[in-house]
Amino acid sequence: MRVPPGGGWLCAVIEVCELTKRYGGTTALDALTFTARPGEVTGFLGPNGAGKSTTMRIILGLDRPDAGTATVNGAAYRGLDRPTRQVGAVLDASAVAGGRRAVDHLRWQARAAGLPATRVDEVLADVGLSDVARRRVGGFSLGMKQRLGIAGALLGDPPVLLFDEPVNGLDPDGVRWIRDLLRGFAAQGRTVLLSSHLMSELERTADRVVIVVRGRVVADAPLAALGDGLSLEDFYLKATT
Ligand SMILES: Nc1ncnc2c1ncn2[C@@H]1O[C@H](COP(=O)(O)OP(=O)(O)OP(=O)(O)O)[C@@H](O)[C@H]1O
Repeated sequence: MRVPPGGGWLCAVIEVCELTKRYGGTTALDALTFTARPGEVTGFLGPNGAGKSTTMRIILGLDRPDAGTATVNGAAYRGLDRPTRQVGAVLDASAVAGGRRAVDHLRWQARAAGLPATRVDEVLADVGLSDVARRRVGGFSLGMKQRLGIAGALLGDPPVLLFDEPVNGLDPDGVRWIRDLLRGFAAQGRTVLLSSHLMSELERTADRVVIVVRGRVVADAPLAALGDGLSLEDFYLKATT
């Protein structure tokens, strides 16, 4: 993986401010506010339907808020200069065309984003897929698809990375691999936003946790400050009930 470009990553925050989103009569986000900072994995936690994926989609410019802002490095996604160099994401790693070879999938992604094809071999190596690069994605296991999704997110070597439930369905080796990778990203100074339902996994991976219920933040704290003997699960249940 590359060394961070001089200094710029220190400003690479995700700022979500008073974000509100309604779908018909459903309020998915209700003035949601939090910040994800560089050098940290921010765990994004909440019950089903709390608004986590909606928040990520809005940060990535895939959906529009009714009110409030979501910015990366101070700009909304649609206003970012060369956005794939600033933010990468894996929302649903299984949503990839199975007929393509892994290397072709990444070449297509790189071309669409105006990124050099030389990055493809680099990111394949970063995620440990070099040996299967010429295999068709349809034959990939879930863990391999997750790696391929991460490779795509890394093409632009962005300082900000978003992952929506990346370890769901993975075996213990895959879970540990993702954990080490995300910790490594944070150690490099990247900003990592990670949504997960898996409390014990978040406890091992995140530096701080933002808990959202019905589109509102009910807790936002460093894991180290949860309190004596309080597990993340205890903290979560206290915050959400
Ligand atoms: N495109 C949509 N159309 C209508 N309602 C939607 C849409 N997307 C999300 N919602 C609703 O918005 C709310 C928040 O959904 P969202 O998927 O963001 O929650 P989540 O926290 O990611 O849930 P999960 O943990 O189950 O993935 C839910 O009530 C959901 O039904």
